[in-house]
Amino acid sequence: MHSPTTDAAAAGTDPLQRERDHLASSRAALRAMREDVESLDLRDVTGTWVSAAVLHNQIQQRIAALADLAHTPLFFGRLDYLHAISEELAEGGTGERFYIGRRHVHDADGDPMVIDWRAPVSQPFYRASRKDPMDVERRRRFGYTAGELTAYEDEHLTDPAEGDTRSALLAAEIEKPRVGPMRDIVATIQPEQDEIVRADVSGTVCVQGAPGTGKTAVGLHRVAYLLYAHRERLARTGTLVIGPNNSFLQYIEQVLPALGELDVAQATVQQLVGHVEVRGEDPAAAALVKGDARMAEVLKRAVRSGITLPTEPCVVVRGARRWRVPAYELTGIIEELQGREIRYGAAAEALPQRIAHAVLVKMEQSGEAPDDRVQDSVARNTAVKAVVKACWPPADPVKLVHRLLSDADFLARCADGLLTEEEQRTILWEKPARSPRTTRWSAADAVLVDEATDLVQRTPSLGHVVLDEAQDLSPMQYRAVGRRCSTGSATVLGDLAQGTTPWATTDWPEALRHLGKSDAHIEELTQGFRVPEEVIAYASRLLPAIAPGLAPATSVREAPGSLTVRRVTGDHVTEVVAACRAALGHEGSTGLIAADARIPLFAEALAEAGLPFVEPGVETTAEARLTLVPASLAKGLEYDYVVLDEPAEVVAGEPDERTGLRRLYVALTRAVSGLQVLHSAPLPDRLG
Ligand SMILES: Nc1ncnc2c1ncn2[C@@H]1O[C@H](COP(=O)(O)OP(=O)(O)OP(=O)(O)O)[C@@H](O)[C@H]1O
Repeated sequence: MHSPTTDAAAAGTDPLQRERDHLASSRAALRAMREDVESLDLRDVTGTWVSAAVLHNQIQQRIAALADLAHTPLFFGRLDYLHAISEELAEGGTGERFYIGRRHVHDADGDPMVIDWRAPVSQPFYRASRKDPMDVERRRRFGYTAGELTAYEDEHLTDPAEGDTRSALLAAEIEKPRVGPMRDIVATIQPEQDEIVRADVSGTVCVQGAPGTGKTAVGLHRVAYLLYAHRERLARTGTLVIGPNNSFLQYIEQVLPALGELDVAQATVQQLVGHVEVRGEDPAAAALVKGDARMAEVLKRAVRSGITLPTEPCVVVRGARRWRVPAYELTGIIEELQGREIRYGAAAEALPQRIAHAVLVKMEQSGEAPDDRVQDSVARNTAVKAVVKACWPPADPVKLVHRLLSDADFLARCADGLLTEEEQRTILWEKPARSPRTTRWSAADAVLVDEATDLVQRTPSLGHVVLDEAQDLSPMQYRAVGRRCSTGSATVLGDLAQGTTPWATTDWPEALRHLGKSDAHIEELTQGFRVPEEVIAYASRLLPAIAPGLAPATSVREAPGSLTVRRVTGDHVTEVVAACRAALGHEGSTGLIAADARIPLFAEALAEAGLPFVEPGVETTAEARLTLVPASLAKGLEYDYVVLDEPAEVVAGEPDERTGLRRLYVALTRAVSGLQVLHSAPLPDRLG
């Protein structure tokens, strides 16, 4: 690594100084780009006030995207190619040397000074190797201290005399203490991660990866990449990131804006299916059946249960003439619609037109020459409307699900041959509420309502959906997400060993089938960036019990002494609080993870001890650097130092041992620098 020497720097010959000069002029160019946008005069814009408002909004977004963030360096790398690069690969730039950064910056002549990390010309920064230099002679990484460019590091990929060395800057980036919410990894995306980030937009990718292998980071960078590569298409169709709960979404919400992407929506599955207010909870057995894919067929039958075949003809009176469509012909029309895979609502709209068409055929047969307007008017005829109402009545998804779960006969009819009698009893409400409005809907019920809604009216599809912590979804939830990317693609991220729901995924191909993306590529990430070697090795002792097929992750971080497992001899709560106080002596964040039931106990003890703390999802401050984390909310989060309270209680907090051990595995894999496990009760077998 190189550092400045004062004399050379003063003389302007020092390469580092030249890089600093380039940084200074790039920042000035960015400032000029922002000022250009700020000075746009909207009064010149003709058009409606709506388009002016839209434009104003776009300009504000562009200004925000061009902000020069004090602690995010404008570029982090440089590529020197062996041969000149063409304009289309390099954002309009030409030549051999390119600075790689978070956004595109150009000078007053429009020549690029910094190239977006997502441009094709930037790709070798992530992928080039000695084996395949990709025409790159030199790859330079920059080091920053408090926003100042202070070092660089070169690799001469085509120089056979230079050996492989581990990048110190890369190591420093990975070792940086964690403060606040998740940050981007653009400067250090690894080759196997980059392959997923830049995978083609048309295909769905599923990533299985152990804790801390960068699944979430990769998913977020993939959205940023796709928005760059297919901006217009995705701006029209939309993108969405799905996470397990709000605290997780708050933790990741700043990554995309820091990459200049402000328009990506975030939601939990529950928020997506918000047709009814969720106020109730299901016993696990009921939720398991309600989340089973067979329910889709049950609901299809329920939605179509109102269809009846006519016994009377439809007689349309027009002027002096009567046109008669006999019952058998009406039956044929209805059966044909039933046989087609179109939505119930769309079929209801098509039916009057089909009957009208049958009338028109009769008119033509008798020598009349009706036109389209006649067909429309026949379709609106009261006799036709009456047939439609009787034979293909409107379906209300909320009422249908309410009836299905409260009316045993109706359920038996719809579930015949699909659910056993026992399963039917399991999901029937013991005391059904009188109306859908007063029903205490559960999360699984809301998914059923969403499925029924889609059977009636097609759910609009987004362009791309990232589904994080996917392993916890039920088949019916996968279907709900799949509807939202039916004509788009998805990035599915998860870890079979971290599944903590009774319906957790055991097999990715099956999950992808429920999502409607059977042709997805399944990739595996095995290199861990969060958890030190010692800690991941300890946690991995649980793998044979919780996910026998999975190999333990490796770790890029050695950190000897990062794990302490200690049996408490004195007062347990006092010692846990003392361990938190000691952890807070280090730089970075601290998390105290405990079984959900023990959270009130520690909230009180920490307050009494005068240790300020926050809940997960709330940003820590200089005064409150401690987060008190219920084990059920730990998934996806990380802290520099973790104090884990009483593993046996974390396991006991779950309905069965395997789920309990999986919850413990999640809790054991949140620490970046140090994990301290404190127990009074014996440890679970494999950890003792
Ligand atoms: N290439 C990388 N360079 C630097 N840091 C990285 C890299 N990849 C991942 N990380 C960091 O490692 C940590 C773990 O990443 P992330 O949360 O994406 O992992 P995950 O696989 O989603 O974990 P979990 O299964 O626990 O949810 C984060 O701090 C992330 O920024």
